[in-house]
Amino acid sequence: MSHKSAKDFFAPLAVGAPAPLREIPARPSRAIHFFDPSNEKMAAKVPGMIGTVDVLLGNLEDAIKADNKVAAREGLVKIAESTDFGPTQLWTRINSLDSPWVLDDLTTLVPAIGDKLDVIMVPKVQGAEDIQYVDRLLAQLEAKADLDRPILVHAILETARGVANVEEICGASPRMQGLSLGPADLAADRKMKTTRVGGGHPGYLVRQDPPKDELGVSRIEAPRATYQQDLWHYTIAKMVDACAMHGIYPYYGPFGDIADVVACEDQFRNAFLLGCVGTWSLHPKQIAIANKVFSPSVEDIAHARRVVAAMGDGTGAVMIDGKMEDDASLKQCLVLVELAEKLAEIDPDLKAQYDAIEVDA
Ligand SMILES: CC(C)(COP(=O)(O)OP(=O)(O)OC[C@H]1O[C@@H](n2cnc3c(N)ncnc32)[C@H](O)[C@@H]1OP(=O)(O)O)[C@@H](O)C(=O)NCCC(=O)NCCSC(=O)C[C@](C)(O)C(=O)O
Ligand SMILES: [Mg+2]
Repeated sequence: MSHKSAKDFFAPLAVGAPAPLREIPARPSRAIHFFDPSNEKMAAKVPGMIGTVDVLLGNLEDAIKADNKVAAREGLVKIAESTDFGPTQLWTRINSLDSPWVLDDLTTLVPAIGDKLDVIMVPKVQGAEDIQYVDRLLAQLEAKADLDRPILVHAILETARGVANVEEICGASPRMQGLSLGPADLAADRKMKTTRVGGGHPGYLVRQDPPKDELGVSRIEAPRATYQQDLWHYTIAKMVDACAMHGIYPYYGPFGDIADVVACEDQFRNAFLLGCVGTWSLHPKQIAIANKVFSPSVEDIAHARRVVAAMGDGTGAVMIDGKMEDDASLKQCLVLVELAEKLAEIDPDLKAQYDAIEVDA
Protein backbone atom coordinates (compact mmCIF):
# COMPACT_ATOMS: atom_id res chain seq x y z
CA MET A 1 0.00 0.00 0.00
CA SER A 2 1.42 3.38 -0.96
CA HIS A 3 1.50 6.14 1.62
CA LYS A 4 0.24 9.30 -0.02
CA SER A 5 0.01 12.33 2.21
CA ALA A 6 -3.49 13.70 2.75
CA LYS A 7 -2.69 16.82 0.72
CA ASP A 8 -1.44 14.76 -2.24
CA PHE A 9 -4.50 12.56 -2.24
CA PHE A 10 -6.64 15.30 -3.78
CA ALA A 11 -3.96 16.74 -6.08
CA PRO A 12 -4.39 16.10 -9.83
CA LEU A 13 -2.06 13.31 -11.03
CA ALA A 14 -1.06 15.15 -14.20
CA VAL A 15 -0.35 18.80 -14.95
CA GLY A 16 -3.55 20.30 -16.35
CA ALA A 17 -5.83 17.46 -15.23
CA PRO A 18 -9.07 18.45 -13.48
CA ALA A 19 -9.02 18.48 -9.68
CA PRO A 20 -10.33 15.30 -8.05
CA LEU A 21 -13.76 15.50 -6.41
CA ARG A 22 -13.85 15.63 -2.61
CA GLU A 23 -17.22 13.94 -2.46
CA ILE A 24 -18.78 11.47 -4.88
CA PRO A 25 -22.21 12.77 -5.89
CA ALA A 26 -25.15 10.52 -4.96
CA ARG A 27 -26.66 10.38 -8.46
CA PRO A 28 -29.53 7.94 -8.89
CA SER A 29 -28.21 4.72 -10.40
CA ARG A 30 -30.79 2.06 -9.65
CA ALA A 31 -30.08 0.20 -12.88
CA ILE A 32 -26.81 0.16 -14.79
CA HIS A 33 -28.07 -1.10 -18.12
CA PHE A 34 -25.53 -3.03 -20.20
CA PHE A 35 -25.52 -2.92 -23.98
CA ASP A 36 -23.13 -4.19 -26.63
CA PRO A 37 -22.19 -1.19 -28.81
CA SER A 38 -21.10 -3.55 -31.62
CA ASN A 39 -24.60 -5.06 -31.80
CA GLU A 40 -26.50 -2.75 -34.12
CA LYS A 41 -29.92 -3.93 -33.01
CA MET A 42 -29.08 -3.34 -29.35
CA ALA A 43 -27.32 -0.05 -29.98
CA ALA A 44 -30.30 1.24 -31.95
CA LYS A 45 -32.43 0.82 -28.83
CA VAL A 46 -30.14 2.99 -26.65
CA PRO A 47 -31.41 6.50 -27.57
CA GLY A 48 -34.97 5.38 -26.84
CA MET A 49 -33.97 4.20 -23.37
CA ILE A 50 -32.72 7.62 -22.23
CA GLY A 51 -34.80 8.88 -19.32
CA THR A 52 -36.17 5.39 -18.58
CA VAL A 53 -32.97 4.12 -16.97
CA ASP A 54 -30.51 5.87 -14.66
CA VAL A 55 -27.30 4.57 -16.29
CA LEU A 56 -26.53 3.27 -19.78
CA LEU A 57 -23.28 1.32 -19.97
CA GLY A 58 -21.49 0.52 -23.21
CA ASN A 59 -19.83 -2.81 -22.48
CA LEU A 60 -16.46 -3.52 -24.09
CA GLU A 61 -15.33 -6.48 -21.92
CA ASP A 62 -16.75 -9.97 -21.41
CA ALA A 63 -19.87 -10.79 -23.49
CA ILE A 64 -18.24 -8.96 -26.45
CA LYS A 65 -16.61 -11.36 -28.89
CA ALA A 66 -12.87 -10.88 -29.45
CA ASP A 67 -13.56 -10.15 -33.12
CA ASN A 68 -15.96 -7.37 -32.14
CA LYS A 69 -13.77 -5.54 -29.59
CA VAL A 70 -12.78 -2.76 -31.97
CA ALA A 71 -16.30 -2.45 -33.37
CA ALA A 72 -17.69 -2.15 -29.82
CA ARG A 73 -15.22 0.60 -28.94
CA GLU A 74 -15.93 2.49 -32.16
CA GLY A 75 -19.65 1.89 -31.78
CA LEU A 76 -19.60 3.44 -28.31
CA VAL A 77 -17.77 6.51 -29.61
CA LYS A 78 -20.35 6.92 -32.37
CA ILE A 79 -23.32 6.54 -30.02
CA ALA A 80 -21.87 8.94 -27.45
CA GLU A 81 -21.01 11.57 -30.07
CA SER A 82 -24.43 11.48 -31.67
CA THR A 83 -26.62 11.20 -28.57
CA ASP A 84 -27.78 13.70 -25.95
CA PHE A 85 -28.07 11.59 -22.80
CA GLY A 86 -30.09 14.18 -20.84
CA PRO A 87 -30.57 12.96 -17.26
CA THR A 88 -29.15 9.48 -17.97
CA GLN A 89 -25.54 8.80 -17.09
CA LEU A 90 -23.18 7.21 -19.63
CA TRP A 91 -20.74 4.62 -18.31
CA THR A 92 -18.48 2.11 -20.00
CA ARG A 93 -16.87 -1.15 -18.92
CA ILE A 94 -13.36 -1.31 -20.34
CA ASN A 95 -11.47 -4.53 -20.97
CA SER A 96 -9.40 -6.00 -18.16
CA LEU A 97 -6.03 -4.44 -17.41
CA ASP A 98 -4.10 -7.52 -18.62
CA SER A 99 -5.96 -7.69 -21.94
CA PRO A 100 -4.61 -6.60 -25.36
CA TRP A 101 -7.48 -4.07 -25.74
CA VAL A 102 -7.57 -1.93 -22.61
CA LEU A 103 -4.87 0.60 -23.52
CA ASP A 104 -6.63 1.41 -26.80
CA ASP A 105 -9.97 1.50 -24.98
CA LEU A 106 -8.74 4.28 -22.71
CA THR A 107 -6.64 6.20 -25.22
CA THR A 108 -9.54 6.17 -27.70
CA LEU A 109 -12.48 6.84 -25.39
CA VAL A 110 -11.12 9.66 -23.22
CA PRO A 111 -10.12 12.03 -26.06
CA ALA A 112 -13.19 11.20 -28.15
CA ILE A 113 -16.00 11.10 -25.58
CA GLY A 114 -14.38 11.82 -22.19
CA ASP A 115 -16.68 14.85 -21.77
CA LYS A 116 -19.70 12.52 -21.96
CA LEU A 117 -18.41 9.60 -19.90
CA ASP A 118 -19.41 9.78 -16.25
CA VAL A 119 -17.86 6.56 -14.96
CA ILE A 120 -15.42 3.94 -16.23
CA MET A 121 -15.99 0.47 -14.83
CA VAL A 122 -12.79 -1.54 -14.42
CA PRO A 123 -13.21 -5.33 -14.31
CA LYS A 124 -11.25 -7.92 -12.32
CA VAL A 125 -9.64 -5.37 -9.99
CA GLN A 126 -7.17 -7.13 -7.69
CA GLY A 127 -5.88 -4.36 -5.48
CA ALA A 128 -5.09 -0.67 -5.09
CA GLU A 129 -2.33 -0.94 -7.71
CA ASP A 130 -4.91 -1.54 -10.46
CA ILE A 131 -6.86 1.58 -9.50
CA GLN A 132 -3.66 3.64 -9.23
CA TYR A 133 -2.62 2.61 -12.74
CA VAL A 134 -5.97 3.71 -14.19
CA ASP A 135 -5.98 6.84 -12.01
CA ARG A 136 -2.69 8.20 -13.39
CA LEU A 137 -3.44 7.24 -16.98
CA LEU A 138 -6.85 8.92 -16.81
CA ALA A 139 -5.29 12.10 -15.40
CA GLN A 140 -2.79 12.21 -18.30
CA LEU A 141 -5.53 11.63 -20.86
CA GLU A 142 -7.88 14.14 -19.23
CA ALA A 143 -5.15 16.80 -19.26
CA LYS A 144 -4.44 16.12 -22.94
CA ALA A 145 -8.15 16.23 -23.79
CA ASP A 146 -8.60 19.42 -21.72
CA LEU A 147 -11.47 17.93 -19.74
CA ASP A 148 -12.91 20.08 -16.98
CA ARG A 149 -14.17 17.34 -14.66
CA PRO A 150 -12.63 14.03 -13.63
CA ILE A 151 -14.01 10.74 -14.95
CA LEU A 152 -14.93 8.51 -12.02
CA VAL A 153 -13.89 4.87 -11.61
CA HIS A 154 -16.01 1.89 -10.58
CA ALA A 155 -14.38 -1.45 -9.74
CA ILE A 156 -15.87 -4.91 -10.15
CA LEU A 157 -15.22 -7.27 -7.26
CA GLU A 158 -14.68 -10.53 -9.08
CA THR A 159 -11.51 -12.12 -7.79
CA ALA A 160 -10.64 -13.58 -4.39
CA ARG A 161 -7.76 -11.11 -4.11
CA GLY A 162 -10.08 -8.24 -4.95
CA VAL A 163 -12.44 -9.27 -2.16
CA ALA A 164 -9.54 -9.60 0.29
CA ASN A 165 -8.34 -6.11 -0.73
CA VAL A 166 -11.74 -4.48 -0.96
CA GLU A 167 -11.03 -1.70 1.53
CA GLU A 168 -7.78 -0.60 -0.10
CA ILE A 169 -9.51 -0.67 -3.51
CA CYS A 170 -12.23 1.69 -2.26
CA GLY A 171 -9.65 4.06 -0.79
CA ALA A 172 -7.13 3.92 -3.64
CA SER A 173 -8.21 7.11 -5.41
CA PRO A 174 -10.62 10.02 -5.02
CA ARG A 175 -12.01 8.87 -8.38
CA MET A 176 -13.53 5.77 -6.80
CA GLN A 177 -17.28 5.99 -7.34
CA GLY A 178 -18.33 2.49 -6.27
CA LEU A 179 -18.11 -1.26 -6.53
CA SER A 180 -20.20 -4.01 -8.10
CA LEU A 181 -20.24 -7.70 -7.35
CA GLY A 182 -19.07 -9.86 -10.26
CA PRO A 183 -20.48 -13.20 -9.16
CA ALA A 184 -19.56 -15.23 -12.25
CA ASP A 185 -15.84 -14.48 -12.38
CA LEU A 186 -15.67 -14.45 -8.59
CA ALA A 187 -17.19 -17.94 -8.41
CA ALA A 188 -14.65 -19.22 -10.93
CA ASP A 189 -11.71 -17.51 -9.23
CA ARG A 190 -12.72 -18.86 -5.81
CA LYS A 191 -13.35 -22.31 -7.29
CA MET A 192 -16.95 -22.27 -6.11
CA LYS A 193 -18.85 -25.20 -7.64
CA THR A 194 -21.63 -23.20 -9.29
CA THR A 195 -22.30 -22.69 -13.00
CA ARG A 196 -24.52 -19.57 -12.89
CA VAL A 197 -24.27 -15.79 -13.29
CA GLY A 198 -25.41 -14.58 -9.86
CA GLY A 199 -28.42 -15.68 -7.87
CA GLY A 200 -28.93 -18.60 -5.51
CA HIS A 201 -28.34 -22.35 -5.75
CA PRO A 202 -30.72 -25.09 -4.59
CA GLY A 203 -27.84 -27.03 -3.03
CA TYR A 204 -26.81 -24.17 -0.73
CA LEU A 205 -29.28 -24.65 2.09
CA VAL A 206 -29.95 -25.41 5.72
CA ARG A 207 -32.41 -28.08 6.80
CA GLN A 208 -34.86 -28.05 9.66
CA ASP A 209 -33.89 -30.27 12.62
CA PRO A 210 -35.34 -33.80 12.46
CA PRO A 211 -38.42 -34.57 14.56
CA LYS A 212 -37.90 -37.12 17.37
CA ASP A 213 -39.85 -40.33 17.86
CA GLU A 214 -41.47 -41.30 21.20
CA LEU A 215 -38.10 -42.65 22.45
CA GLY A 216 -36.36 -39.37 21.66
CA VAL A 217 -34.51 -40.76 18.63
CA SER A 218 -34.09 -38.37 15.70
CA ARG A 219 -36.07 -39.40 12.62
CA ILE A 220 -33.63 -38.11 10.03
CA GLU A 221 -35.61 -39.67 7.17
CA ALA A 222 -38.77 -37.68 8.06
CA PRO A 223 -39.77 -34.90 5.65
CA ARG A 224 -38.13 -31.66 6.71
CA ALA A 225 -38.22 -28.13 5.39
CA THR A 226 -35.09 -26.75 3.75
CA TYR A 227 -34.24 -23.09 3.37
CA GLN A 228 -32.11 -21.91 0.47
CA GLN A 229 -29.36 -19.54 1.61
CA ASP A 230 -27.78 -16.59 -0.17
CA LEU A 231 -24.37 -17.49 -1.62
CA TRP A 232 -23.50 -13.81 -1.94
CA HIS A 233 -24.36 -12.50 1.50
CA TYR A 234 -20.81 -12.42 2.81
CA THR A 235 -19.33 -10.65 -0.20
CA ILE A 236 -22.11 -8.10 -0.52
CA ALA A 237 -22.02 -7.26 3.17
CA LYS A 238 -18.23 -6.86 3.03
CA MET A 239 -18.54 -4.67 -0.07
CA VAL A 240 -21.24 -2.49 1.52
CA ASP A 241 -19.12 -1.83 4.63
CA ALA A 242 -16.03 -0.99 2.57
CA CYS A 243 -18.00 1.39 0.35
CA ALA A 244 -19.83 3.09 3.24
CA MET A 245 -16.54 3.58 5.08
CA HIS A 246 -15.10 5.37 2.02
CA GLY A 247 -18.21 7.35 1.03
CA ILE A 248 -18.70 5.49 -2.26
CA TYR A 249 -21.55 3.35 -3.60
CA PRO A 250 -22.13 -0.43 -3.65
CA TYR A 251 -24.12 -2.23 -6.37
CA TYR A 252 -25.32 -5.80 -6.71
CA GLY A 253 -24.35 -6.87 -10.25
CA PRO A 254 -25.69 -9.22 -12.94
CA PHE A 255 -28.54 -11.72 -12.59
CA GLY A 256 -28.09 -14.08 -15.51
CA ASP A 257 -31.42 -15.93 -15.42
CA ILE A 258 -33.22 -13.33 -17.51
CA ALA A 259 -36.46 -15.37 -17.62
CA ASP A 260 -36.72 -15.70 -13.81
CA VAL A 261 -37.93 -12.20 -13.02
CA VAL A 262 -39.19 -13.32 -9.60
CA ALA A 263 -35.86 -14.59 -8.24
CA CYS A 264 -34.14 -11.61 -9.86
CA GLU A 265 -36.34 -9.25 -7.88
CA ASP A 266 -35.59 -11.16 -4.65
CA GLN A 267 -31.83 -11.05 -5.22
CA PHE A 268 -31.95 -7.34 -6.01
CA ARG A 269 -34.06 -6.66 -2.90
CA ASN A 270 -31.61 -8.47 -0.62
CA ALA A 271 -28.89 -6.17 -1.96
CA PHE A 272 -31.11 -3.08 -1.53
CA LEU A 273 -31.90 -3.99 2.08
CA LEU A 274 -28.21 -4.59 2.83
CA GLY A 275 -27.25 -1.13 1.58
CA CYS A 276 -26.67 -1.32 -2.18
CA VAL A 277 -27.86 1.68 -4.23
CA GLY A 278 -28.44 -0.20 -7.48
CA THR A 279 -27.76 -3.19 -9.65
CA TRP A 280 -27.11 -4.19 -13.25
CA SER A 281 -29.63 -4.80 -15.96
CA LEU A 282 -28.60 -7.14 -18.78
CA HIS A 283 -31.91 -7.18 -20.62
CA PRO A 284 -34.49 -4.39 -21.04
CA LYS A 285 -36.94 -6.24 -18.82
CA GLN A 286 -34.60 -6.08 -15.83
CA ILE A 287 -34.69 -2.25 -15.80
CA ALA A 288 -38.22 -2.10 -14.39
CA ILE A 289 -37.31 -4.66 -11.71
CA ALA A 290 -34.30 -2.63 -10.62
CA ASN A 291 -36.18 0.68 -10.65
CA LYS A 292 -38.91 -0.82 -8.50
CA VAL A 293 -36.63 -2.53 -5.99
CA PHE A 294 -34.11 0.29 -5.55
CA SER A 295 -36.79 2.96 -5.02
CA PRO A 296 -38.11 3.02 -1.45
CA SER A 297 -41.70 1.77 -1.28
CA VAL A 298 -44.57 4.16 -0.59
CA GLU A 299 -45.25 2.23 2.66
CA ASP A 300 -41.66 2.71 3.83
CA ILE A 301 -41.72 6.43 3.02
CA ALA A 302 -45.09 6.87 4.74
CA HIS A 303 -43.69 5.23 7.88
CA ALA A 304 -40.39 7.09 7.66
CA ARG A 305 -42.16 10.45 7.42
CA ARG A 306 -44.30 9.60 10.46
CA VAL A 307 -41.15 8.86 12.46
CA VAL A 308 -39.49 12.07 11.26
CA ALA A 309 -42.57 14.10 12.22
CA ALA A 310 -42.94 12.40 15.61
CA MET A 311 -39.27 12.71 16.56
CA GLY A 312 -39.24 16.52 16.50
CA ASP A 313 -35.67 17.64 17.23
CA GLY A 314 -34.46 14.04 16.81
CA THR A 315 -33.67 13.32 20.45
CA GLY A 316 -35.47 11.11 22.93
CA ALA A 317 -37.73 8.13 22.26
CA VAL A 318 -41.36 7.84 21.11
CA MET A 319 -43.82 4.99 20.60
CA ILE A 320 -45.39 4.50 17.15
CA ASP A 321 -47.75 1.54 16.63
CA GLY A 322 -46.32 -0.19 19.69
CA LYS A 323 -42.72 0.19 18.58
CA MET A 324 -39.97 2.29 20.12
CA GLU A 325 -38.40 4.87 17.80
CA ASP A 326 -35.30 6.85 18.73
CA ASP A 327 -32.49 8.75 17.05
CA ALA A 328 -31.06 5.60 15.45
CA SER A 329 -34.35 4.55 13.84
CA LEU A 330 -34.84 8.19 12.82
CA LYS A 331 -31.48 8.09 11.02
CA GLN A 332 -32.58 4.96 9.14
CA CYS A 333 -35.80 6.71 8.18
CA LEU A 334 -33.84 9.71 6.94
CA VAL A 335 -31.77 7.44 4.65
CA LEU A 336 -35.02 6.40 2.97
CA VAL A 337 -36.57 9.88 2.91
CA GLU A 338 -33.45 11.46 1.41
CA LEU A 339 -33.20 8.72 -1.23
CA ALA A 340 -36.87 9.23 -2.09
CA GLU A 341 -36.30 12.97 -2.50
CA LYS A 342 -33.34 12.38 -4.86
CA LEU A 343 -35.31 9.88 -6.93
CA ALA A 344 -38.41 12.09 -7.05
CA GLU A 345 -36.29 14.79 -8.73
CA ILE A 346 -35.76 12.55 -11.76
CA ASP A 347 -38.77 10.20 -11.70
CA PRO A 348 -42.16 11.95 -12.06
CA ASP A 349 -44.15 8.74 -11.40
CA LEU A 350 -42.37 8.16 -8.12
CA LYS A 351 -42.72 11.84 -7.19
CA ALA A 352 -46.49 11.59 -7.67
CA GLN A 353 -46.65 8.47 -5.48
CA TYR A 354 -44.55 10.01 -2.71
CA ASP A 355 -46.44 13.34 -2.91
CA ALA A 356 -49.75 11.52 -2.43
CA ILE A 357 -48.68 10.19 0.98
CA GLU A 358 -50.54 11.82 3.86
CA VAL A 359 -48.67 11.96 7.14
CA ASP A 360 -50.59 11.98 10.38
CA ALA A 361 -47.98 12.04 13.10
C1 LIG B 1 -28.82 -11.90 -22.61
C2 LIG B 1 -28.92 -11.53 -24.07
C3 LIG B 1 -27.86 -12.29 -24.88
C4 LIG B 1 -30.30 -11.91 -24.57
O1 LIG B 1 -30.44 -11.41 -25.89
P1 LIG B 1 -31.62 -11.87 -26.83
O2 LIG B 1 -31.51 -11.15 -28.11
O3 LIG B 1 -31.66 -13.37 -26.86
O4 LIG B 1 -32.89 -11.37 -25.99
P2 LIG B 1 -34.35 -11.06 -26.53
O5 LIG B 1 -35.26 -11.17 -25.37
O6 LIG B 1 -34.66 -11.89 -27.73
O7 LIG B 1 -34.26 -9.54 -26.97
C5 LIG B 1 -35.40 -8.77 -27.22
C6 LIG B 1 -35.01 -7.46 -27.84
O8 LIG B 1 -34.29 -6.68 -26.90
C7 LIG B 1 -33.00 -6.36 -27.42
N1 LIG B 1 -32.05 -6.44 -26.32
C8 LIG B 1 -31.63 -7.54 -25.65
N2 LIG B 1 -30.78 -7.21 -24.71
C9 LIG B 1 -30.63 -5.86 -24.78
C10 LIG B 1 -29.84 -4.95 -24.05
N3 LIG B 1 -29.02 -5.35 -23.06
N4 LIG B 1 -29.94 -3.64 -24.34
C11 LIG B 1 -30.75 -3.21 -25.34
N5 LIG B 1 -31.50 -4.05 -26.09
C12 LIG B 1 -31.44 -5.36 -25.80
C13 LIG B 1 -32.71 -7.41 -28.48
O9 LIG B 1 -31.79 -6.91 -29.42
C14 LIG B 1 -34.09 -7.65 -29.06
O10 LIG B 1 -34.37 -6.62 -29.97
P3 LIG B 1 -35.51 -6.79 -31.12
O11 LIG B 1 -36.83 -6.88 -30.40
O12 LIG B 1 -35.36 -5.56 -31.94
O13 LIG B 1 -35.17 -8.06 -31.86
C15 LIG B 1 -28.76 -10.02 -24.28
O14 LIG B 1 -29.78 -9.39 -23.57
C16 LIG B 1 -27.42 -9.47 -23.86
O15 LIG B 1 -26.43 -9.69 -24.55
N6 LIG B 1 -27.35 -8.71 -22.74
C17 LIG B 1 -26.15 -8.13 -22.26
C18 LIG B 1 -25.24 -9.20 -21.71
C19 LIG B 1 -24.04 -8.58 -21.02
O16 LIG B 1 -23.73 -7.42 -21.12
N7 LIG B 1 -23.29 -9.42 -20.28
C20 LIG B 1 -22.14 -8.94 -19.58
C21 LIG B 1 -22.46 -8.47 -18.21
S1 LIG B 1 -22.56 -9.79 -17.00
C22 LIG B 1 -20.91 -10.13 -16.70
O17 LIG B 1 -20.06 -9.67 -17.39
C23 LIG B 1 -20.56 -11.01 -15.55
C24 LIG B 1 -19.54 -10.39 -14.59
C25 LIG B 1 -20.04 -9.27 -13.78
O18 LIG B 1 -18.39 -9.94 -15.28
C26 LIG B 1 -19.12 -11.50 -13.64
O19 LIG B 1 -19.96 -11.87 -12.79
O20 LIG B 1 -17.98 -11.97 -13.75
MG1 LIG C 1 -16.70 -10.86 -15.04
